[in-house]
Amino acid sequence: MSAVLEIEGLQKTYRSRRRGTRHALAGFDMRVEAGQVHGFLGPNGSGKTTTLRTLLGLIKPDGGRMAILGREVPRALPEVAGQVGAIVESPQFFPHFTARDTLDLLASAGDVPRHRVAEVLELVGLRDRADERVKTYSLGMKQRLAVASALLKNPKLLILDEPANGLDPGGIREMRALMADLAAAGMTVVLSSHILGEVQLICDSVTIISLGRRVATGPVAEVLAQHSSGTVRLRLEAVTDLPAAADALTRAGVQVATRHDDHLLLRGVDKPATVTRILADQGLYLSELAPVAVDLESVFLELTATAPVPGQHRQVDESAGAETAATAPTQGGWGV
Ligand SMILES: Nc1ncnc2c1ncn2[C@@H]1O[C@H](COP(=O)(O)OP(=O)(O)OP(=O)(O)O)[C@@H](O)[C@H]1O
Repeated sequence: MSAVLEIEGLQKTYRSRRRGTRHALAGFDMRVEAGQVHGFLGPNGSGKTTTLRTLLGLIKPDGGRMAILGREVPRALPEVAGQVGAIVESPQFFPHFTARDTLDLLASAGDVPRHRVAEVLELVGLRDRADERVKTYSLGMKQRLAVASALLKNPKLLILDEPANGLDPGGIREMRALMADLAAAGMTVVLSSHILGEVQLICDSVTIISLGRRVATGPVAEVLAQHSSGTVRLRLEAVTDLPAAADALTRAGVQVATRHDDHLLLRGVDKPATVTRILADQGLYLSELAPVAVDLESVFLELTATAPVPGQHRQVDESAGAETAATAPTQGGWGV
């Protein structure tokens, strides 16, 4: 597969007299293959917006390299800009314009053929409301219009910062369907989001950033598998044997996390054969020993050390990289 987006060792430090020095990106890496819907995840203040703005030439990096569609940027930005659609900050639209007027204006400013306006209105599901004024639109409709404006150029790479922000569940589902359609049509989509359940459903692959560094990347299923917490579900042929199984496992040092009517949840099991042997020694027979799927949210919380801690409020920038998780502060709560 070829990379549509490559970032290596990206560095960005903000310096201001008032706020001092901030290392927003500390050698950040990211790679997105063609045709993927790629989730870009990180806690508040971890460097997502800085990365996207740097990529689009809006911020000058202090080091590292970036390439879009195989061309080094920012040097080749003028050549690749026509193939990149991006919504990095909430776009402002004229409230008295209709969606069609808005897109017509953008199309003529960007040398885009007029017929493309009807196509993108159809694509984002705004066709039937295209002639109403933007000021009458819901947040979800404004988001669609923003996506439509980014699609006008029929880009090869679409970058969306928080596209599902503020959408209701129906709106999120429609956004998900739209992303899938775009990917099926061959477009590569990078989307940053805080809605991890959605990312897990929408995205093929992810990059997780914490404190300006990549802490995980890969296909969603692989990232989930790599960070499986070693939690397994155990069922026995006879449910009446569960208490005896729980006792035997506990005596043998296996952590029985929770006991349920028809199964046990065990934690920290790295060798399932150990469990099988302990139970067989007691004459107890398994009917199921299956890893319990971890979700992206728990992987994110583990890697960025941002899991809530009762009574504490996590402050912005206090996420921890995987390699520093043991020493970095692990304040809880969802700050900002
Ligand atoms: N113009 C700026 N001047 C100084 N510091 C900045 C500036 N922009 C961002 N930062 C700092 O750089 C770090 C990364 O910020 P950035 O906005 O890239 O994070 P983010 O992951 O997009 O966060 P959020 O999810 O809250 O939008 C933060 O510490 C932030 O305070």
